Amino acid sequence: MPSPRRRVSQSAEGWARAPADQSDGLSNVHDRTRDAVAPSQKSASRTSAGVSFAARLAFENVSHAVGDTQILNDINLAAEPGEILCLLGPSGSGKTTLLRIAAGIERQTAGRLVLNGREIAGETAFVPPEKRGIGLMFQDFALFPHMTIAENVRFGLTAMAGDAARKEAMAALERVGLSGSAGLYPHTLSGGEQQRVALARAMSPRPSVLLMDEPFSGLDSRLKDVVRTDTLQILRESRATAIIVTHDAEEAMRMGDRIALLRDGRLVQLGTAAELYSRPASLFAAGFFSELNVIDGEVRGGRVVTALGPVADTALPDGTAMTVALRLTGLRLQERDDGVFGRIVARRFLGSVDLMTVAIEGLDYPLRSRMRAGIVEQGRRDVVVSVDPQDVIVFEKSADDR
Ligand SMILES: Nc1ncnc2c1ncn2[C@@H]1O[C@H](COP(=O)(O)OP(=O)(O)OP(=O)(O)O)[C@@H](O)[C@H]1O
Repeated sequence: MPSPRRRVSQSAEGWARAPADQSDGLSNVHDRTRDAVAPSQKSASRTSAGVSFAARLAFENVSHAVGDTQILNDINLAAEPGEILCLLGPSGSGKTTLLRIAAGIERQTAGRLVLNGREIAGETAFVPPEKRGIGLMFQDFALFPHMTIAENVRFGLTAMAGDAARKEAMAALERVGLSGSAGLYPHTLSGGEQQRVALARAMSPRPSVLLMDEPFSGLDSRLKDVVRTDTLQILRESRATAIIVTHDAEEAMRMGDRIALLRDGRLVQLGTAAELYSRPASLFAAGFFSELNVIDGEVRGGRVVTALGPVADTALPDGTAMTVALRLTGLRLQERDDGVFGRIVARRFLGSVDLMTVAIEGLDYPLRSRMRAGIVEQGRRDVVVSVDPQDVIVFEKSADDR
């Protein structure tokens, strides 16, 4: 008999509890609110998602080490009820480990996990995965190839009697618009449809918290947009708290109510997309959300002065060394105006924008500029360079790369 693609997912499906199982007091209260979604929110091809009882999941001083390797360092973070929280960070930053700890597959070496005020992992308690009321959805969807779509979804409803589970599975498939595919096998479905089946399976037990590890990474970029939008709608309708792991800043901005940015097992910054974009805590955070030019600066008379002239105001004392990040969209190349002399050394047409590389007087390396296509006439080499203050982020040099 074929086995599921990822061993760990087998238990993951089994964790999700049926609504009827309320033995540990953490169950999802769903039926009373099930029809609370307005009809206008229902799409033509699917019914609304069943409503979960949204929970608050908090990581308190969570650290994790394997042998001598420190993987997570003192993480303090909470997903609020009904919130979609994105864990964002580069490869190896600890996102998946944090998710595994939340699910109960991994037990942290220090700190505690608190679900709705109750410790579920810590010094005094360890609630096993299947008792947490937490659902998990993996990157590769982990569908069982030898089971039909309906059987795959039903697998998550182990605590329900046969008939009830069958009905619930069909209802879950209807919510994702796939009830017509119930008897098919996963390999006959497109990537987007498989993702929806995985979502139906994870959501069918009405978890109070849904954990999703890179749920869109297997989809091509066009499909991604549609599936993300559908997923977002289903999550909103269900009102479950969701934690989504991604390494894609744009995806985090699209999906997350808030974003937790991780680096080397530490929480670098937590906030809304707008906060992280406009007020990044470090050069690392800034670089995660925008393509940047980075140049040196120095404080003179309350301004940060660079080879491109003064670029920002500051209260720091004269002589402070600064790191200046300039978004590519904020480096303006013009025929004449105030600014510094520059020469375009490379130019690439990218459809709606031109990406230009420009050598600048007084700087020993070129900078890049992204401008609406055609603004700088073809063949022009000499330009005057200026900076849009909205696209400038300054950091004190000593603290620029936390
Ligand atoms: N069991 C383990 N033993 C040793 N090192 C581990 C173990 N699990 C994870 N790590 C290491 O911990 C770090 C964080 O891993 P994790 O998978 O959580 O990162 P991630 O941010 O999810 O990365 P990715 O985006 O590549 O999946 C990595 O350097 C990884 O190699």
